[in-house]
Amino acid sequence: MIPVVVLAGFLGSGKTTLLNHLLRTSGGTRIGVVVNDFGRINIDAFSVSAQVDSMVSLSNGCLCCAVDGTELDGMLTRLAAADLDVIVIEASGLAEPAAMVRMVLQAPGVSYGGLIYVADAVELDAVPHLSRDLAMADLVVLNKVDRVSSLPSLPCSAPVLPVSYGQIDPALLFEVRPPDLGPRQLSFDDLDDHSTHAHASFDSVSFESTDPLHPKLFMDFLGARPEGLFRAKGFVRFPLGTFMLQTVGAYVSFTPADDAPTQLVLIGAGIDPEALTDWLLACVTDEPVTEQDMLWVLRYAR
Ligand SMILES: Nc1nc2c(ncn2[C@@H]2O[C@H](COP(=O)(O)OP(=O)(O)OP(=O)(O)O)[C@@H](O)[C@H]2O)c(=O)[nH]1
Repeated sequence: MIPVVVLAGFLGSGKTTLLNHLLRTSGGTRIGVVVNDFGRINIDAFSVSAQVDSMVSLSNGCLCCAVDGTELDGMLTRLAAADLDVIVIEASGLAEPAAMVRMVLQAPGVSYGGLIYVADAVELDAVPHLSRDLAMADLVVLNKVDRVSSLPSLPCSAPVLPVSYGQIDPALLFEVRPPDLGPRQLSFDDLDDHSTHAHASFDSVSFESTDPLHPKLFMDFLGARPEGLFRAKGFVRFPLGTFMLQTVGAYVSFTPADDAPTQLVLIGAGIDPEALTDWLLACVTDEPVTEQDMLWVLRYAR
């Protein structure tokens, strides 16, 4: 299943800037991009290797297509069949973000990768339905912080990542493959530790346990949306079965898996690693668990 990330935000907030940044910094990750028109994507920077009607194949392995709202469904199906790692839809001018999320949730062959809302730190007051838009977001990118002297506070429960020029770390949104270096030699730049670069930082916590977790306690943990948590992924062993877990914001998906210890990675901005670990440790149980208890998990099984 290819994750689909929806990028929304008010006019001029910096969505295209963020998209270009993702295309530039995602190593060997093959990204499918859906936009209104190509003119907005800095295609020249990626040397175009092929073009088929409204689709452009970029030499870094990415595909870029331009659609209007009515074509979106078909293009998503087409991209899902291509050999991609992630699809990013820039919402401006296309369907309403909420309608787009519904479309993604229903489309075959793709999984929901989150609604990322880009907010302009300078122009917050100009956004007509800011709190409504923020309430839908799984992650808020507070952009253009280079232009403000203090960070505005946003009325939302989603994690907020203050950045300039959309420079978020792509690993926050999707799995990043190492660059495909081909036959050439490594350069010093390749050896550079990119974690120290200008990307806005995010935190991740790993958790492992061979003892099973209590389904109800674990679902309480996910349901509480611990502060700053954006994604969780990995395997969770319950007394009555092991599942692969993917969460983005409030979206939760469990897929039955072979028996394995619990191995989770939690990703977010401004999370409290110690508190999250303690919370997960408190979910480890030796109490008997009934099939009834497992229903808390099975309702999210796919
Ligand atoms: N100073 C500053 N300018 C920025 C930043 N991010 C983007 N910009 C500029 O803001 C303008 C709008 O950025 P875009 O990325 O085109 O915004 P957008 O949301 O895609 O715009 P629309 O699709 O028209 O809604 C451009 O001139 C960018 O160079 C930032 O962090 N700081």
